Amino acid sequence: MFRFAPSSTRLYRFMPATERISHIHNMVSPQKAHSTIAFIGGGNMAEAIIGGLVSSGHPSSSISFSDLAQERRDYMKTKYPSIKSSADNLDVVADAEVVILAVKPQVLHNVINGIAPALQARKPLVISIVAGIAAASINRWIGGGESAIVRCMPNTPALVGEGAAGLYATAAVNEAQMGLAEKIVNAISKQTVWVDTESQIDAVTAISGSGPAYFFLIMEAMENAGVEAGLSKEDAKALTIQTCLGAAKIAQNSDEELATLRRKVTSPKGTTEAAINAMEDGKIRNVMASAVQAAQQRSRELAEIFGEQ
Ligand SMILES: NC(=O)C1=CN([C@@H]2O[C@H](COP(=O)(O)OP(=O)(O)OC[C@H]3O[C@@H](n4cnc5c(N)ncnc54)[C@H](OP(=O)(O)O)[C@@H]3O)[C@@H](O)[C@H]2O)C=CC1
Ligand SMILES: O=C(O)[C@@H]1CCC=N1
Repeated sequence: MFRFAPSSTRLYRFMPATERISHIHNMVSPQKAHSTIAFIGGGNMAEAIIGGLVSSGHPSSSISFSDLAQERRDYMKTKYPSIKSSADNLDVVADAEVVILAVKPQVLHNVINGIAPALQARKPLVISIVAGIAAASINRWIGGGESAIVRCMPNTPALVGEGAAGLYATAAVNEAQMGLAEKIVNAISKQTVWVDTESQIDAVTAISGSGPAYFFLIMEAMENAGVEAGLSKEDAKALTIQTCLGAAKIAQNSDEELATLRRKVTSPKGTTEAAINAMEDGKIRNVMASAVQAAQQRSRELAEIFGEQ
């Protein structure tokens, strides 16, 4: 049932970014500048996406979210007073053109059961940011034919406008909906990639979805090593963070391979070479490969455990 996106949407995928922006502008809601967007689950990621949308000029009066926790609704209301919020998922789906599923994988089936009749009746674009769960499961739980579903894997740097995200569209998603999904995700993401096969979303999850945690772990280890080498914790942390940021900026602004950039820091028989040799001896590449494979595998397991009910 789920194929690659139709050829027109595939063409769209391969357009250069500048062309796509004007294409999106021309095809998204020609009479209406902003779509009504409902979030199911008002947690960390929903907050990041809402923040990005509001900063990019999307009126908060066109955004709504549901969350069972009163505390969470109160917090979001304080931050975005014009946003509609409810404890009832059906309330926010009622007038939505886009429904963003932003709950944990474990509760997604129940959540969709509760809103399925409304989704069938209104046929909004459904964007799921939930890790693992396949579009086919979401479609089956909604029922009533083929729903337009985009799977999106964002990451927490979205909170500071530095997100990276992967997107996959099912065959029922039309070109305008693809443009709309991309426009929403671009509000929080500086790198948005469309993937052709849904299984690639597991790989995106393992690289950029979970990736921020890998860098936090590396930074944590570097900070601790800096303290052992004689620096204060404060200095070690500050130097580590700025080094990470600086390296990322060089990589972003350069056309060179990452290996070339590494070599440029590594003077023959110098300090970096000694450090890199120690890392290679510690099989750092194998460690990273195992980490990414484990995340990818867990994403597939989440689909099996929580997607087959
Ligand atoms: N965190 C990350 O780095 C990323 C997460 N994701 C995915 O995004 C999704 C959300 O993650 P995240 O924002 O971190 O999680 P959170 O737990 O912060 O947010 C989920 C929210 O949904 C609420 N909720 C639970 N049950 C319901 C329900 N039945 N109806 C409405 N709301 C409900 C939760 O309330 P309560 O806490 O009270 O249960 C919580 O506030 C997950 O599926 C995750 O896989 C994707 C990319 C990155
Ligand atoms: O750890 C998780 O399952 C989610 C998905 C990617 C980042 N956090």
